[in-house]
Order: sequence, then structure tokens, then C-alpha cells
Amino acid sequence: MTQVYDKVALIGLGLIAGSMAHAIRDGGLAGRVTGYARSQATRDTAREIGLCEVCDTAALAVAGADLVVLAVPVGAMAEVMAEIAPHLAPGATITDVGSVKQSVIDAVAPCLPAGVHFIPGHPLAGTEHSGPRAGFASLFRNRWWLLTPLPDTDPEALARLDRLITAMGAKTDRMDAPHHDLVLAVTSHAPHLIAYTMVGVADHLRRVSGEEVIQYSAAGFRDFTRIAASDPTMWRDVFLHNKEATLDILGRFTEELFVLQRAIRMGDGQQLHDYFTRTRAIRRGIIEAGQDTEAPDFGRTPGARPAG
Ligand SMILES: NC(=O)C1=CN([C@@H]2O[C@H](COP(=O)(O)OP(=O)(O)OC[C@H]3O[C@@H](n4cnc5c(N)ncnc54)[C@H](O)[C@@H]3O)[C@@H](O)[C@H]2O)C=CC1
Ligand SMILES: O=C(O)C(=O)Cc1ccc(O)cc1
Repeated sequence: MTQVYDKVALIGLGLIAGSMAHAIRDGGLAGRVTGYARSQATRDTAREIGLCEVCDTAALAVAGADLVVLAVPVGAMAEVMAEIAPHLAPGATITDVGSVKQSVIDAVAPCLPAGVHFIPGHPLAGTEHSGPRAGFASLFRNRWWLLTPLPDTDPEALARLDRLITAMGAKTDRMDAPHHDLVLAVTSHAPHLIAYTMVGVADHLRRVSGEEVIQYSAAGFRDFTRIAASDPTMWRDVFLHNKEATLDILGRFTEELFVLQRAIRMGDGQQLHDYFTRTRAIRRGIIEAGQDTEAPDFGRTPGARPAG
């Protein structure tokens, strides 16, 4: 593999930055990888496992970097950007990996120094784990990585970032930020909220004991509990920063739910059967499009991730 950047700075040292550090190092994609996280404990852990060159300030991490990656919760992007802006090298590229795009653009763009390129991005790859020990090099393999470039984005800076992402094993696609936020509200954000809710319902149901929930949890509910174990800060920020699209989708969801609820009450088997026939076709479409290769595992297989 050939080196794409001289120095990559990772701000936030969790699952995504950690996975990037592994993938960049394994592929020889950068001369140096530096990193910074706000918490001393996270920096200590990252140092201990040799994730990258860990710096004690964000300014030190980004100094001279030709790529800076913002890998913090969406709600922390503005604060981080204000902190690093005076220290960015002229001509550097900044990208982010946030699950929401328009709010990150609104947070980052106003602080952007002249001559620094900003290319927002979002890897559609993750797990319910967080922190520096959660990262693994193959996380992005065969997964989509969406880029939401702004109209004046420098084509060369974009092509270079694209090279890094594809060298980490991901496939890139481009779309505008509002569309991204709507698509992700349907495919990720609302489903996460539904999973959180279902696990909450089980938790509140006094007539079913906690032991029964654990002992008899079927595959569907187990998937909900996995998702509901995701990082609370990250997901709080996703919902607060993709408010409109998520509320729109949840409104549609509750309407559909009432339709199915009524069909059950009325004993309308035909309606239920027709509905489930349509939804089955969606699942089959995903499989046929080859979009479900590594997804069901999400790093759960022992040995799929490096220890720690
Ligand atoms: N977890 C997932 O499955 C995915 C997450 N994302 C996005 O990637 C971003 C990072 O997520 P993860 O790596 O999962 O999170 P994480 O919780 O594993 O790591 C976040 C890191 O940011 C640091 N941090 C928090 N606030 C900070 C601040 N103000 N200054 C400096 N460092 C700060 C934390 O110490 C931690 O090291 C989020 O924006 C999330 O929406 C994108 C795709 C998948
Ligand atoms: O673990 C899962 O099921 C995920 O859905 C991972 C994930 C979480 C957040 C994202 O923005 C992208 C991917």
C-alpha cells in the first residue's frame, strides 16, 4: 500500500478513531498518526495499547498534520473545532466521522481557517462498543463511507481523502448533508431509538422477571439489547442533532404501528400477511445487493477483533 498522508491527527480516541489508527498503520497509509482525547484516562489507555502517538493537547496533535479527523460525539464537534482551528496547517484537510452531517457542517464551517479543506464524512460501520480498546482494523472493510462535500470542495483534496478511505477497505459514495441525515434517520437513528424503547419496555414489565428476559431472549430481542448497549453520549447527540428527520421518521413509524396494531385487534390476517410479504422483499433485496456480508456479526465473533 502507498502512503496517502504524511501525518494524520485523530481527535477523539474511541471505536472509530481507534479502527482508523489500526487500518492506517496496517496499510502503511500515513507517515505518522497522532491522537488526542479529552480524558486523561482515554489517552493513558491509548498509549498503553500503542494505538498511535498520543498527545496531551489537541494543538500538538494537529500541528503539521495534512489530515485531521474529528472522531468525537456530534455534540462535541464545535468545541473541538474551536480548539484546533488556530493550530491547523495551511492546506490541511479536515474530515469528521459523525453520524449526522448537517449539524457538523454548521458547527465546523464557521471556524474553518482560509486554505483548510473541510470534507464531512460518515463510515456506515460500527459496533455497540466504544473507547480506544474497541477499535479494529477490519471495521470498515466492505462497508459504505458516505462523504457530503460542500459545493466549493477542492476536487484534489476530495480525491486524496477518497484514496485513504478506500485503502482502509471501505466503499465511498457522495450525497448532500440533508439527504444523508434523512437516509440515516430511516436506516440507523430511528431503529436505534426503537431498540432502546423495546429494551426499556422489557425492563419496565414487572410481570416478566429480569432473569426471564435474559434466559429466554430470542434473536430479535437480543439484537435490540446489543444496539441498546451503544454509547449513551454518542446516541444522545445523534438524536439532538438530527431532530427533524428523526421525528419525521418516528411519526411515520407510529402511524404504521397503529395500522398493524389495529389489524391485530381486528384479526385482519390478510393485512398482516400482505405487510410482512412486502417487508420480506426488502430484506431479500439487501441480501441480493450484497449489503449484508459482515454486518450481522458487527465484530461479535471472538477473534474478529484484536484483544483489548
Ligand atoms: N460507534 C459507532 O458505531 C459509530 C460512530 N460514528 C460516529 O463517530 C464519532 C465517534 O464515535 P465513537 O468512536 O464510536 O465514539 P467513542 O465513544 O468510542 O469515542 C469518542 C472519543 O471522543 C473523545 N471525546 C469526547 N469529547 C471530546 C472532546 N470535547 N474533545 C476531545 N475528545 C473528546 C472521547 O474521550 C473518546 O475518546 C461519533 O460522532 C459517532 O456519531 C460513526 C459511525 C459508527
Ligand atoms: O452497531 C450497529 O448496529 C450500528 O448500526 C453501527 C453504527 C452506528 C452508528 C452509525 O452512525 C453507523 C453505524
